[in-house]
Amino acid sequence: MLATRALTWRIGEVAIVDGVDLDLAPGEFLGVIGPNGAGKTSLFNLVSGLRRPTAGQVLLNGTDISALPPYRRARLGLGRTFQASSVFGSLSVRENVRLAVQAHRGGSMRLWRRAAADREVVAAADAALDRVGLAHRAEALAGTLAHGEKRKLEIALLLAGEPTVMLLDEPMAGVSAEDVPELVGVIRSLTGDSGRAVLMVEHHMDVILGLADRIAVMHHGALLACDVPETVMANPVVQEAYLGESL
Ligand SMILES: Nc1ncnc2c1ncn2[C@@H]1O[C@H](COP(=O)(O)OP(=O)(O)OP(=O)(O)O)[C@@H](O)[C@H]1O
Repeated sequence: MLATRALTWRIGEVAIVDGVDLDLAPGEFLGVIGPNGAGKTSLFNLVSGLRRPTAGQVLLNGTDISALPPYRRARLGLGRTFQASSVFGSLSVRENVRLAVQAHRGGSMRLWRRAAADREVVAAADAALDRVGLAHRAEALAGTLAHGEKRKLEIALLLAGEPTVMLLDEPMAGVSAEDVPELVGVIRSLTGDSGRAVLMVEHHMDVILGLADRIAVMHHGALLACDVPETVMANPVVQEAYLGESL
């Protein structure tokens, strides 16, 4: 579904991402971990299109998308969580998702089509909010949401684009411990149906272990291991890489 081939991003002589080969199967949940500065975010930026690789490729369903900007990749089904800054705080939660659905579907200028289309857009927005457990907050101003709710809204905005591959960049960031299990449940449900695949960078090991089918470990820009959680955790090379860091 999603693949990287010898994916590399150099700044001068330094390889920030160094020849990474990854494969993500339909319906698969792949977690990316690694010590601070390992290149996880940079890898994400290359996959989503925020950065262009200096060598290697990103493939989506066999098509080389390495040169496409993020919005073209999103249209092909590769969606990345919106950063909090893309949420309009003074609009309601529902309006935010409605705008994302509209942006994804494109508008029809025909008046007779518009009313029906508007109803469909609102229904799609409400369905996305329902999926992430935010339906009861649809009328609230997005700016008033708690951290955990904001993360859910970001996932709903992503769902509005109907992605087949979802990239989640540290979805637990800033979420209080008591809200983590519910958010984990929402994220787990993303791969449950429709063959949608998820690639997630997350610092919390317990979260990754509870969600991922396989775990990719990055170290100094390279892929150290990529396997099922038990095998990765038992790998002495991985344990060595994390020496001095909490696994
Ligand atoms: N634009 C840039 N210019 C120079 N160096 C960069 C740039 N972006 C990233 N780096 C460097 O590349 C390395 C990898 O950074 P990256 O943010 O991808 O790692 P990470 O694994 O996501 O780290 P963390 O877990 O701390 O978020 C770091 O040493 C960082 O300083």
